[in-house]
Amino acid sequence: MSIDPAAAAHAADADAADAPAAQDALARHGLVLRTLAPLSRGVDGADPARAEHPAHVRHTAAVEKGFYEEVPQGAAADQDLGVSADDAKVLRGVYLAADDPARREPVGTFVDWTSRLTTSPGAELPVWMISNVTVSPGHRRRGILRGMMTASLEEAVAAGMPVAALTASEATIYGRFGFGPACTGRSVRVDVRGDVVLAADAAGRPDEDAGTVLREDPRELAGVVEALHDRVRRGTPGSVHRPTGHVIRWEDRSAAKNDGRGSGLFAAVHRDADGAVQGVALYRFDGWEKEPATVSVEVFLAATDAAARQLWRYLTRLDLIERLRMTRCPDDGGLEQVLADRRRVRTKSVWDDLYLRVLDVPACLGGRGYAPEVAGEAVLAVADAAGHAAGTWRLRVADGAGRAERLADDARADLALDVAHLSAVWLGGVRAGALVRAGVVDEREPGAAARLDALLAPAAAVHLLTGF
Ligand SMILES: CC(=O)SCCNC(=O)CCNC(=O)[C@H](O)C(C)(C)COP(=O)(O)OP(=O)(O)OC[C@H]1O[C@@H](n2cnc3c(N)ncnc32)[C@H](O)[C@@H]1OP(=O)(O)O
Repeated sequence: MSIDPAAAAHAADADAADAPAAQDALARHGLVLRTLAPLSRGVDGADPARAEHPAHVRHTAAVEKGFYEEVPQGAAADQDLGVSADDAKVLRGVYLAADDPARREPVGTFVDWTSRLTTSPGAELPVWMISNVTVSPGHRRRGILRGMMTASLEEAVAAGMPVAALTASEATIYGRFGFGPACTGRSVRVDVRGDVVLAADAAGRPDEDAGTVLREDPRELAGVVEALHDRVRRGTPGSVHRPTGHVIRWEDRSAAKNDGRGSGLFAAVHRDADGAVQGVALYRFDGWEKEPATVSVEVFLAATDAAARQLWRYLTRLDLIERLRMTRCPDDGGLEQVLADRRRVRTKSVWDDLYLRVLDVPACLGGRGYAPEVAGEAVLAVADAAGHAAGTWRLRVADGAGRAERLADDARADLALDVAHLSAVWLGGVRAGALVRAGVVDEREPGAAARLDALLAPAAAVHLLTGF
């Protein structure tokens, strides 16, 4: 038997994960959970070589097939490995026990890595990010997702991570693992036929020192969008530090499109009177075949209200364009207020966007800001099937800060709720009162949900700027 040097090199990378309970459950189906070591770039910064990491390449292929996507080839595959290295992604895979990860694709995939989550303007916590969850059609409903999730969350807790995050393909999958939807996203269409007037202009309050908006080439804006995103996301609860894949898209460098030579993305860059970049919209034309003539706004970032208004003036006045499409528009009604005619904005869809999973209750409740004028306390009895957040906790809020302490399990609680619901209300984007009315949270003291909502009210709309 000949030895494939690439497979041999990889064998050291792929180890059975140290998660005995999950392994036992999978072993009953002849399966094993393995973790592939994170990749690193070469000394010269080069993408990791595909030939040296066949198990990672096969794992990535399984993910793409799991979402019915094309498997990246050549330079695009190299770029994917580079992204994985930059984010220090941990690839978990469930394999048939006899299979060599370097030669066979896993039947289950799961990727996690650490990032930073804005919890309130100016405050952030480390976050355990989860993505690329797939199970091959022939192996569904045998506990593969459960095994991977259990192992991943146990590792997150062991690493001291306070919270985990994901975005979900279906709303019914992750509640059982303690995840709750913490904010919604929405896509909108804006009718820009004729003269579009901004509300501020109609009110005779045009922006003074409005700066300039110039059309620029995203490929010549290295680092600019990334830096702006970082400023904006630090003020946006529910947003995470940019995943590297987004930086590549922002700079139109994706090797999967047009061999990395650019894909027709435009940048509108707002600079203030001092020349500092305060806003960027990235957009592309949907083509002359499409009616009405449409521009898709793929990214909209504004660090100031004036920059946002200037970008909307620019976008709504693009010649020959009749409609703007925008996904991941904040679901706070803000855009409707910007335009004099709010009916130009039509919400196309609204979805449960960021799912959070509290792992450490004191770290989460103490790791966000609170309005300085609110003070009070709430005792929460939290149920958690996995045990991580279970217990009765007293949150005390005063002087803009919160502190949570564990009480005896049988201490009298104001509200009893599952960790998925605590995770949903934590940042203030979902109201506990709505969950009580829905019959899923138990209000044990009259008015307790309204009091908790007042304590948790967010200082800015909870919104996920970048999917992951
Ligand atoms: C973060 C992300 O990446 S989101 C993307 C998720 N992936 C996809 O949507 C790709 C297509 N779907 C799949 O690959 C699979 O069906 C998965 C990953 C959703 C589920 O994988 P499976 O291995 O079949 O799940 P598993 O057998 O571990 O089920 C665990 C539990 O979740 C439940 N469950 C699994 N899938 C679903 C679903 N789509 N809807 C509702 N419940 C579900 C199971 O019934 C089971 O419940 P129980 O333990 O309480 O009895």
